Amino acid sequence: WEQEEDVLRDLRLFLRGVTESLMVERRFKIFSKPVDIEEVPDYLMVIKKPMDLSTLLTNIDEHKYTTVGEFLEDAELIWKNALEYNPDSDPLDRHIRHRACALKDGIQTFIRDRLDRDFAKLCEEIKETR
Ligand SMILES: O=C(C1CCC1)N1C[C@@H]2C[C@H]3C[C@@H](O)[C@@H](O)[C@]2(C1)O3
Repeated sequence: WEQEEDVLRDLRLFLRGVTESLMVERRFKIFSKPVDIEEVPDYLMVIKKPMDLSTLLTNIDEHKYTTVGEFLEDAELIWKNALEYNPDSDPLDRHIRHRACALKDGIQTFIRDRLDRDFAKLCEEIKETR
């Protein structure tokens, strides 16, 4: 029914809000575009499912997410991939891992502070009927 489409439109607005609030932060610039496979030829041998903030936005606009949980599964790939591909003790890897952890914290804080639990539940219920 139309009200369901209104709820899912609000979900997309919320998810765009999370994603854009992260994209504007300079420290998260390294997460804003896909890793360049020309620059990193072995990346896809290590990382099964690449993800980045611009791809999250595209997915939102393509109505890929019906719940916050589905969005988080992809969002978490961004920082988990960064931790997995950059595990070494050299300063660059440590810098990337520090920012990956800051990204994880930023996503969790935004959602904890701004997501209404009842709204989230409503999205879950719509997902079950589809
Ligand atoms: O994992 C990443 C991104 C950082 C968060 C996502 N990359 C893999 C490469 C290793 C490191 C140095 C450069 O070679 C640069 O290409 C990358 C990009 O950073």
